[in-house]
Amino acid sequence: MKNYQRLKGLIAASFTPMDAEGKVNLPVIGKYADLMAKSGMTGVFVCGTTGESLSLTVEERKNILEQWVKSADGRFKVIAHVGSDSLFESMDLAKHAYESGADAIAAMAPCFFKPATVKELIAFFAPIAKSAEELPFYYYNMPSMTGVSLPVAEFLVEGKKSIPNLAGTKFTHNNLMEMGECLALNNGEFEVLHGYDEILISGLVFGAEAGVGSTYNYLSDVYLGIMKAMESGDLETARKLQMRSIEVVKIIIKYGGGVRGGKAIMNLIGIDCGSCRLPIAPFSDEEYKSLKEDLMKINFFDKK
Ligand SMILES: CC(=O)N[C@H](C=O)[C@@H](O)[C@H](O)[C@H](O)CO
Ligand SMILES: CC(=O)C(=O)O
Repeated sequence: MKNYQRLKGLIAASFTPMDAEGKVNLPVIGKYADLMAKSGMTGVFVCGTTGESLSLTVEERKNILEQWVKSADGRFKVIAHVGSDSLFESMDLAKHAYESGADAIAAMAPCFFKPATVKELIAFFAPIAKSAEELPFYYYNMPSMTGVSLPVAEFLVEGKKSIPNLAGTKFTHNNLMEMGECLALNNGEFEVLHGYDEILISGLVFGAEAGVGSTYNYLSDVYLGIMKAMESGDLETARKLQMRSIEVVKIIIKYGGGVRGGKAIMNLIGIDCGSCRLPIAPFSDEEYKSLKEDLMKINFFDKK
């Protein structure tokens, strides 16, 4: 692996724009990327949970990644999520990510036939990471979606022995004890990318230096404020801003969570992302109206 820079700051988990027929709408990514650059994102995490990765075809995932690399145009990093239940598909995506100029790759655990041990998880990831051996590889830990709940610190230590480009983990879990343990390994050898936006301050307290989140897409000022306040030790401000993020997260939960509710918010702020792919149900007009009202009640649209 080449020398690489550790990830820092806020990385938006990108939504996948879709058109009225449910097809991927690549041209929207240009405008979307401009917004990400303007919002101070240091990167985007493409085709993860928020990007509906496992609902897409391999070809769609490749096209989306290529478009992001092109539209980012060096303004921020592009991290490719290459996880899949099919090992070969995942290896193909990893190789493609490297060839397309992505800055890093990440993969979630396979979730139909699940690895039962850390050893099995490592055996599955090793050929994937090797398919992009010049890029840092992150294990995307998210037990709530994958149903795979293996000890991450043990994975990092053991995994490093056969995955030389293992850089760390994207940690989407609220087991902060475990997160702290991962951060402390070998004096901070591994990067831990904080996952749950609504508890970002806690990850930062433990020493995380970067976060990957779906709500950063449309609430960047709040999270930039949290990062800044935490850097200067201003806990009161950080806490206040975190409560602001929680207000918004409560609303997206009401509308089906970060992917469904978040995509609808993108449409409301002028990035035309369309509907999610089935089985995630499309938004009705009434729902848009009610979402907008809920957001207006908390002054979401007022310029900060
Ligand atoms: C499952 C999921 O989408 N997790 C995201 C990233 O880790 C988060 O950004 C959440 O969407 C966010 O924290 C709201 O719960
Ligand atoms: C949020 C996140 O990390 C994802 O959508 O994959």
